[in-house]
Amino acid sequence: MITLALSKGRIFDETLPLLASAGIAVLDDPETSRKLILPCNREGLRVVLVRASDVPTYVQFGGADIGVAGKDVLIEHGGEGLYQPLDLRIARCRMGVAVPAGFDYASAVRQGARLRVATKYTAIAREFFARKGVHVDLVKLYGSMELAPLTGMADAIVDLISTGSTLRANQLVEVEQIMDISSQLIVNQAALRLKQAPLRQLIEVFAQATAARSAAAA
Ligand SMILES: Nc1ncnc2c1ncn2[C@@H]1O[C@H](COP(=O)(O)OP(=O)(O)OP(=O)(O)O)[C@@H](O)[C@H]1O
Ligand SMILES: O=P(O)(O)OC[C@H]1O[C@H](OP(=O)(O)OP(=O)(O)O)[C@H](O)[C@@H]1O
Repeated sequence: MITLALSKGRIFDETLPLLASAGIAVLDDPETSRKLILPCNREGLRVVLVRASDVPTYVQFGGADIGVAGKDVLIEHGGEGLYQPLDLRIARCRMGVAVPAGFDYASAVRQGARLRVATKYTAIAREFFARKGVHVDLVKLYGSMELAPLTGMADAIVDLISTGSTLRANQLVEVEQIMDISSQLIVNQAALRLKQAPLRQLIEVFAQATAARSAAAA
C-alpha cells in the first residue's frame, strides 16, 4: 500500500488533475466527507488528509510514503528524511515582505532600524533579513498575518502573496520579494528503498503529468 499525504484545499484540488491524467481518482470528496483516509480507484494507493504544514512530518516519519507540500512549508520543516524528486509547479505564489501603505520601509532599513516582523515562516524570514543585514524581532503567528501591522503589533509581515488582493484589502504593500513558491513532491527516503517499484511508478505519473502541463502552457 502506498500512502499519499495531501492537504485539503488548493493542494488537494490542484493535485487531483495530475493524478487524473494517469486515470487515478480519489473516491471521496474532502469537502463533504469527514474521512481522513480516502480510497482511490487504484488498488494499493490511498490518500491521507493532513494540515498543509504537517505533510512533511507525516512523510518524514512514515505516516505517509509520499506527499505534496509547498516549498514554504518544506523550508520551515527543514527537509530531514525527505527525498524531493519533483517540482509539481502547482499552488504557485511568492513569499514577500509587506508593510502598511504609509510606512517608509526603505528608509527604516537604510537607517538600520530594528523591525518587528510577524510571520508564520520564521526560518525563511530569519534567513532573509540576516542576509540583508536587517535587525528584526520575529513574532510567530499561525495565520491572518495581515492583521499584525494593522493593530500595531508589528511593522511588517512575511507572508505568501499571489494576486495581492489580501494585501490590498488590508492597505498593505509588498516591499520585498523573497522567493517563488510552488508545491514539491516529497518522498520518505526509507520507503523509496522498501517500496521502490510502486513509488517510482507514482513519481513517474507526476513527472509525466507535470511535463505535459508545462508543454501545453508553452
Ligand atoms: N494564495 C495562494 N496562492 C497560491 N498558492 C498558495 C496560496 N497560499 C498558499 N499557497 C500554497 O499552498 C500551500 C497550502 O496552502 P493552504 O492555504 O491550503 O494551507 P495553510 O492554511 O497555509 O496551511 P495550514 O493548514 O497548515 O495552516 C501553501 O503552503 C503554499 O505553498
Ligand atoms: O495575494 P492573494 O491572492 O490574496 O493570496 C495571499 C493569501 O493567500 C494565503 O492565504 P489563504 O488564502 O491560503 O488563506 P489561509 O491560509 O489564511 O487559509 C496567504 O496567507 C495570503 O493571505
